[in-house]
Amino acid sequence: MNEILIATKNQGKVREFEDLFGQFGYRIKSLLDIKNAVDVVEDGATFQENALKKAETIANQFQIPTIADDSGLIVDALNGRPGVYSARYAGEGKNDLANLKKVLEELKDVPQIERAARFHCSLALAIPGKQTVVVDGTCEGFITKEPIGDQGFGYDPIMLIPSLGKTMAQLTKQEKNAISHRSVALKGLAELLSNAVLK
Ligand SMILES: O=c1nc[nH]c2c1ncn2[C@H]1C[C@H](O)[C@@H](COP(=O)(O)OP(=O)(O)OP(=O)(O)O)O1
Ligand SMILES: [Mg+2]
Repeated sequence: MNEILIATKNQGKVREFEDLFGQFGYRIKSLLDIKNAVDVVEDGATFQENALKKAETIANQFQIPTIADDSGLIVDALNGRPGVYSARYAGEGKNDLANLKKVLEELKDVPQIERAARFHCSLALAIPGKQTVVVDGTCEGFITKEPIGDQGFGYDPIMLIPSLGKTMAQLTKQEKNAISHRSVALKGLAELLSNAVLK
């Protein structure tokens, strides 16, 4: 089976990608396996810019096809925050629990009907010598009053999926992969991933 490099250090993303890429016939490697990757500063104004920068920097360094994921939570009542700052919303320490608590605190007086939110994922596929491709996926929900569930990662415990009556953190990996922003975005790369260039 062919290998593809995912330019991420996020274990939660890697776990999901392992399943998602299995469907396409790839084994994946991440920056958790390769230790000497350059540190990419995520200073873009959009998810797309950050995904592009991460993918191209790492593809350039290792000269292999690379996918990067830049993602986050967009809350309507917070004017789109945390957005591109999702990973460091409560500070540079990247603490998932502190981040979601900050969102709950900011929404404490906001009624359920006004707590609409979405996860966004931009994926960039960079192949050395070729034009980088960027795709997007989203997943709609509502922010709960309290964290519920212990699966997944990040903001999953406060993201209610209305059609399922569960938070993202109450879903199995397979259930999450069936609806997530990440899987929706990856479908946008499906044709390229089936292409002989990568196989
Ligand atoms: O499915 C998800 N379920 C819950 N939370 C999620 C999800 N997807 C992204 N998120 C949150 C986690 C983090 O707060 C931010 C991503 O930030 P982002 O910079 O893309 O990832 P990261 O720094 O953790 O890893 P890396 O940049 O090495 O890929 O959005
Ligand atoms: Mg990051």
